[in-house]
Amino acid sequence: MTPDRPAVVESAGIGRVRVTSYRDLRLLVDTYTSHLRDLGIGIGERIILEADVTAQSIAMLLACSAAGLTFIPVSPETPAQRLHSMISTARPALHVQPTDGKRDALPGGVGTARFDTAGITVVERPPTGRSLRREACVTDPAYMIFTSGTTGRPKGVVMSHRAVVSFYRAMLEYRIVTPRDRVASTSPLQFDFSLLNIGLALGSGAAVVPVAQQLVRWPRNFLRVLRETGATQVNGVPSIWQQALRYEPEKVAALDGLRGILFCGEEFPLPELRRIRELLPQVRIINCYGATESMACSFADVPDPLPDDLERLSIGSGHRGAELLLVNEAGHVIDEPGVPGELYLRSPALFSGYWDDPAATRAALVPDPLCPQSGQLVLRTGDVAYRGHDGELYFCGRSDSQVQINGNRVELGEVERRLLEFPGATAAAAVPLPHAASGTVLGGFVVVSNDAPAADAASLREFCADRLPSYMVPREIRLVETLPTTTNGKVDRAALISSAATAG
Ligand SMILES: Nc1ncnc2c1ncn2[C@@H]1O[C@H](COS(=O)(=O)NC(=O)C[C@H](N)c2cccc(Br)c2)[C@@H](O)[C@H]1O
Repeated sequence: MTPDRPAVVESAGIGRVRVTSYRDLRLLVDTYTSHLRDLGIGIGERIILEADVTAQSIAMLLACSAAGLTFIPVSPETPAQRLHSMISTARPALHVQPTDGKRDALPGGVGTARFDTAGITVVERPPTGRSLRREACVTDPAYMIFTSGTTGRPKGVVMSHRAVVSFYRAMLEYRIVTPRDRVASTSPLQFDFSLLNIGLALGSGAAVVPVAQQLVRWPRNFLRVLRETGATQVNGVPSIWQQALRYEPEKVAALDGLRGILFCGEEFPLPELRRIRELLPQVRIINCYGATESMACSFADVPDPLPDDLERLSIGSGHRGAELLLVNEAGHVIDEPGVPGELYLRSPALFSGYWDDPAATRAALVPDPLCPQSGQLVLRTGDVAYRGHDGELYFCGRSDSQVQINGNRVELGEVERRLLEFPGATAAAAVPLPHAASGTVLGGFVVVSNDAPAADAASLREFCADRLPSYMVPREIRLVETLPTTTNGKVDRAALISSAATAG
């Protein structure tokens, strides 16, 4: 791309955008890289990069890689206690935040610095130990992302430069964007989805359009920013569309510059996907599946038109150079269609391991079931899927989303799919609820569109009773305005469970 093409296009208030060209971005990367090198931080040391996605924070993460340092992206909203536990786990040499960053009172032993377009200003010098490393190497950790820790203590997912570049190369073969495109990125920097968007845009000579996550909740502003920045591609988790589709459908339909949507992180509620298809018939929609331990591992075009009887979306069969296997409980590979199994992933883009946690790493990176003798390790995803007659894979849910309700095994995704078939339902979540009398009961939370026919808990229960075995019919059903989301924008099931508990 020519150096004066836009690399980052940011909204700078109503009617104003700030453009950073490839040349300016390169200059900023070089400035930050030389400042990092002057700090004498040894190759392989960790840097906590606390920032939203901006031209400067993108330059900073590129500079960390250029200087052979491992960056750990965290959002400014990260609670102090979680940040401190990450610091005690990862022992970073430096914490950097923008000049106007709010973080203070960091634990001792960590250097602190601030950055802006002029460069990096040191506040507390980092401890300078002599690093015995003399060269950076592609197998070194490029970044570390801490999982949300829904299941236990947060784990540091370590991704090498080689894994990231392998993934980027595979993704770019899908020709998702061209140099004329502008890719809106709606995830926080701490979610690897934002790293996909940065790599997709900059790897294609296109521009990144960072969209602050809290902006997504105000559909008018969200859609205004998309229009004013000229976004042609919008990447985000499914929930970013919920409010816009509900309150501003005509403004969604007016996004006539939009050419593509890519989503990942969880299943897209089919009623909302159909709605997007109605409002934006010209848009290519890609379902991107993967776990942070592999960045992503497959891209599948959503069928156009969406068949009326479609029950699930394909997640493809693994991107070029990677392969998804289905393995049964006995550890044998399944190859007949229609039989669910656990997804295992063979890929050059697998993570190096969980930071300082060899046991968890051994549980995730296991011997290749088809040739354990070879030493090749594959990723156990913990996801359940089956292969269709078309050879593509269909996601069924996480293996830990099969819960026991009064001795019966319930796939929560199955209950959610039925709830979504209720006329006017646009989003749904099924969760196990602790119940004083009967241990665990099933709770259902449903969002219905404004113009839905009279929907209430009783009619929803009746609807489910006609379509599901009795043990799969939610005992408690609540109609809600919206579903709570986690910092990464996924449905926050823990919040639903605690809301039901407090509501009594
Ligand atoms: N497209 C789907 N349909 C359905 N279920 C999905 C999809 N993508 C995930 N998931 C679920 O999310 C789990 C993983 O969660 S995660 O570790 O937080 N990572 C993520 O969500 C995001 C993931 N790293 C990712 C995805 C795409 C690009 C990049 Br770059 C990164 C997977 O194991 C699945 O259970």
